Amino acid sequence: MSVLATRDLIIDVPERAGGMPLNLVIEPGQVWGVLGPNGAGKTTLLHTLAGLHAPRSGSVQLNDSVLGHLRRRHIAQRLGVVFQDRQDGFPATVLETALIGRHPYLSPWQMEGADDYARAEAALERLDVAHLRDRLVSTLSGGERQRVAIATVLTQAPNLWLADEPTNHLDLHHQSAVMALMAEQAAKGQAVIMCLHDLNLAARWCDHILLLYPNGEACWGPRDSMLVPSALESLYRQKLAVVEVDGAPVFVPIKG
Ligand SMILES: Nc1ncnc2c1ncn2[C@@H]1O[C@H](COP(=O)(O)OP(=O)(O)OP(=O)(O)O)[C@@H](O)[C@H]1O
Repeated sequence: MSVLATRDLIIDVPERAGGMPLNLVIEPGQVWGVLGPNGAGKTTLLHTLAGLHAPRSGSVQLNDSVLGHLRRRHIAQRLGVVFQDRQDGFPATVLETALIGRHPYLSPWQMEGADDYARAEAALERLDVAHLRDRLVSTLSGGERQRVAIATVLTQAPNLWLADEPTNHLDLHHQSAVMALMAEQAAKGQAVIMCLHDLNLAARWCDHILLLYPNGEACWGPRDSMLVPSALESLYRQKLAVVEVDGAPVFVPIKG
C-alpha cells in the first residue's frame, strides 16, 4: 500500500492555465525531493498533498483513502507538515509547541501524559533545542525556530512528512543533521516529501525527485534519472558545473 498517491492531480496555481496531471506513488521508505524555481508551485503542491489547498482537478489518496473524505484528526495522525512560514498565534514555550504534535492523539480536553512529554522531550533533544525548552518560541533565532518546528512534527510521529524547505535558516551542521533525520525516518518505514532549493542536499539525501516547471510541466522518478545537468540547467535557467564528492554529484552555478 502506498503512503500517498495522486490521481491526475493538477494543482491550483493562480493565473496558471493548466499543468501536467501528476500521478505520483509515494511508498514507505522513500525520500522525495521537489525541485523547481521560485513560483513553480512547490508550496502549493505540498499544501495540496496535505489537504490544505484544494486541487484544481484530480485527487490525493492517503493510505489508499481519498484525502478529502478523511477527518482532519485522522489525517493529522498520519501526515505531518513542516511549513515554510510560521506565525506565532499565541505565546508558547518550546516544550509547549513540541507538545502540539501530540494533539491529534488526544481528545479535546485531555491533558498530555508522561508518554507525550517523553516524546516531545526526545524530539527536542534530537533537534538540539532541548536547552531552549522553557523559552518562548517568539524569542528564538530563525534556525532555532525551524528546528522546533521539525521537533514538533517528530513529536507527532507521522507516517508521511511533508516538509517545505526544512533546511531553511539552518547552518551547515544542522542542515546535514535534519537531512539525516529525514533519511532515518524513511529507514524506519515512513515517507518523506521535501521541497528543496539546494540541489546538493537533494542529490545526497533524496532517492526520488520531482521537477516542477513554472508552466506546470513536471517530471519525476528515481534521483539519478532526474538529476541530469542539462535538465536542471533548463529548469533553473542557470549554467551548472558538476563534480562528484563523496559519491554524490555536487552542482555549482557558473557564470555565463
Ligand atoms: N493567494 C495567491 N494569489 C495569487 N497568486 C498566488 C497566491 N498564492 C500563490 N500564488 C502564486 O502561485 C505561484 C506558486 O506559488 P508557490 O508558493 O507554490 O511557489 P514555490 O514553488 O513554492 O515558490 P518558492 O520557491 O518561491 O517558495 C507563485 O507564482 C505565487 O505568486
